[in-house]
Amino acid sequence: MKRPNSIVDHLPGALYSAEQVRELDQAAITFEGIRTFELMARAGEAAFACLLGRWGYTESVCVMAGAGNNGGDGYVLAALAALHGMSVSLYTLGNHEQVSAATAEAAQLALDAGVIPQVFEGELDFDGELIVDALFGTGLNATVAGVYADAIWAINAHPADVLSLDIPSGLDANTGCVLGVAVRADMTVTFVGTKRGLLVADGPDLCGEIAFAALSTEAAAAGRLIPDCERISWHRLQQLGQLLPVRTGNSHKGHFGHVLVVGGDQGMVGAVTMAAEAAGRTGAGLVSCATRPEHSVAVLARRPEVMVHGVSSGLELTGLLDSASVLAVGPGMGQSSWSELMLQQVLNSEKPLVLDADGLNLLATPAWFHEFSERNVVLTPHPGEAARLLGLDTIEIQQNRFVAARALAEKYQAVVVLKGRGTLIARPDGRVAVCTDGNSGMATGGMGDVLTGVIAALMAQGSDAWHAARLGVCLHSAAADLAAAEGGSRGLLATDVFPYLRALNNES
Ligand SMILES: NC(=O)C1=CN([C@@H]2O[C@H](COP(=O)(O)OP(=O)(O)OC[C@H]3O[C@@H](n4cnc5c(N)ncnc54)[C@H](OP(=O)(O)O)[C@@H]3O)[C@@H](O)[C@H]2O)[C@H](O)CC1
Ligand SMILES: [K+]
Repeated sequence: MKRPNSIVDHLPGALYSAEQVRELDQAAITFEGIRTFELMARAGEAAFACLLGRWGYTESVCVMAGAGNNGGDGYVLAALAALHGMSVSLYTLGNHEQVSAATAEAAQLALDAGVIPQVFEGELDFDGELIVDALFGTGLNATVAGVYADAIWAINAHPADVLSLDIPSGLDANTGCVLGVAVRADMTVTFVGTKRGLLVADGPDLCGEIAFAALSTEAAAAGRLIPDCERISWHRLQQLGQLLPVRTGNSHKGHFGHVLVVGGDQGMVGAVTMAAEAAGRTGAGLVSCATRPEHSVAVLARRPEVMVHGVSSGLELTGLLDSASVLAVGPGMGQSSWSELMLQQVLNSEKPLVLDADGLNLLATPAWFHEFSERNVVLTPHPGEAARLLGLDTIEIQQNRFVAARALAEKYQAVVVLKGRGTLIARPDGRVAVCTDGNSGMATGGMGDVLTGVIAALMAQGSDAWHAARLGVCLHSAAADLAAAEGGSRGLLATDVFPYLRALNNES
């Protein structure tokens, strides 16, 4: 099935922080016994190869070089472009009298190749077809302002294509947040290790196509030594598909588990209906739903396959919990006394659990705090719910999603899915996975209810919380990508993903 092509297929699976990449850089220099300039030269060469690969021979190129080693990469590329007969303009920003030895050597290379640097003073006087962004890389350490901001605005306003070296300047390498203003690139070539910020928050929109250059096998070897608790990797469905539960001919519905969806307080029956249908479309053998008694007809009207139980007391729910293999709790659950009766029984149970929406909002209140250490549990907060669970505000969550996801997994001793651009899946031991599938059309009511049902169905078919969460997020997002590719992301509705969910569940 044709899937939107991805910017990440060829990237290595590991994602690094800026600090970790600096350690890998140092490992390369130490274990290969080379100078920093050698690594910089390799970076410039790799970047120039990407330029030729994407744009071919380019008549005129403009390099914008900052005063750090990212600028040094830019000088090397400028020299190579000039040596290939291209017309090269080079603007410098910052004090280039006090650059590192490596950058000074790279600057000399550019001079020797006939490139005459000019100080950028606010005007980008260039009418060529390609700008190379070598302003900031992993050394960005403050909000971009002044002449640097002018330069980035000028780059973004210019009609030329943009190649960013290592990371689009202005983008935080660790969080994917924009520090003031950032370059919007058509291509980013990242060195030594893929930075986390490229694949989350604003990163995916600003990077354009992402190319990767390892520069050193010693650096790659050092990356493999990073301990699990600091390990972050990215995934998309194409890699995780083999985790889909296998079906043999000699199967019956009992083999595929029984999901019980609990929720649907007054006026919110749609949420439980979508979660229940999602569980069925993801292959659960049986799907039941415990909701307000007055909602039973509405659920059955949409999905007669679902066994619906109108429950008014915790006692009525207890019997249903015993017969289920996985609980999917929270869709449309509300925070009424009825909701609390339901949640109390759910927390008293030991059954595997996916907890979402108002189930999380109740859990976030001090009286309801609960640790899940001995239980197969997935919490699926969006940033607002995550903020409540951590006692922070949403902006703080979004400013460092990796920190927030890890903190939640640690606090609740559960697998946590932090939804948003570059959904994160964290586990209590510190490991984090980034899902690179997904699109902006998913920011629509009901998508979370569907995800809850998807993850619960995978757990009902035998996946543990970590596998079900990673696979479920990628499955859900890949289905939304297919739905968006067909009809557009604007106006995408949660139930539009169902036919794609079923199809992806049956891809080998
Ligand atoms: N480390 C290596 O061996 C290699 C690195 N490579 C490339 O180098 C960059 C990292 O280089 P670095 O010098 O650490 O920093 P940057 O070039 O990213 O930053 C530029 C300088 O700008 C200053 N800075 C930071 N933030 C701001 C801001 N908001 N406004 C103005 N100026 C800012 C900062 O100076 P400070 O004195 O403020 O620290 C930086 O020095 C890496 O990304 C790679 O591209 C090679 O590729 C391989 C070898
Ligand atoms: K850059």
